[in-house]
Amino acid sequence: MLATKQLTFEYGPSKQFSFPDVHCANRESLLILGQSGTGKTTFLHLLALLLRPKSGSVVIGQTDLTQLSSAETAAFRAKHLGIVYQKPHFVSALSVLDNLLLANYLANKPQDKNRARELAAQLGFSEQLGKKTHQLSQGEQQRVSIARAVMNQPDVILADEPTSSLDDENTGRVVTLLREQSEQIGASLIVVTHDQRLKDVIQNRVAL
Ligand SMILES: Nc1ncnc2c1ncn2[C@@H]1O[C@H](COP(=O)(O)OP(=O)(O)OP(=O)(O)O)[C@@H](O)[C@H]1O
Repeated sequence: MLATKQLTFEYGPSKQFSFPDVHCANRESLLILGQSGTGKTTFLHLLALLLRPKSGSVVIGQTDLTQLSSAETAAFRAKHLGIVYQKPHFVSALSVLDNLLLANYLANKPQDKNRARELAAQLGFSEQLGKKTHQLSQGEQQRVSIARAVMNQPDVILADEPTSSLDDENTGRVVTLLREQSEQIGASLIVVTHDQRLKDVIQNRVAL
């Protein structure tokens, strides 16, 4: 479960944001829609406490993230949050498998090769596990990025414009995979996007 209350943020006096309260239960999906520049990425970064709000709270489960120290926030993020970025960021020197295992390492958990292989099979990239990530197509990289986000069975999955550069067919696929994964592990799924196509798939929505 993720809930925010009265979140505000500013990059400076002329760039201030006051965000609507959102609530997303376990196994539910929430779409955050907004045009370019309305603060979608800023909001997502506040939800992940990659940015600190000026005021307000971000509660995940029983924990108010705004009350944690920086070190506690980083540890909480690695264990309880899975983030899918618009453009996947991988460690290029590592194989696909090792990029997945890195999520375990960063969360201070034992490396779970079985889970990595299971996810690769479910998401259809088993053949690519030994390759470097730059050898994969964009769609394959997107699926690896979803797998990496759910490696630690997070409580919340945050996705930033996961479909903006995809055609209709792949958009449908990526959203279905995100929803399937969040349902399987009982996570809340929050997707931030300007992609109006997602309105058909995720009914709960908030506009920025
Ligand atoms: N580091 C920063 N310093 C100052 N202003 C910033 C910074 N990052 C973003 N902004 C501004 O804040 C506003 C919101 O940016 P943000 O990236 O959150 O929007 P967005 O809705 O995700 O946009 P897009 O859909 O184009 O990615 C923009 O006007 C942007 O120029």
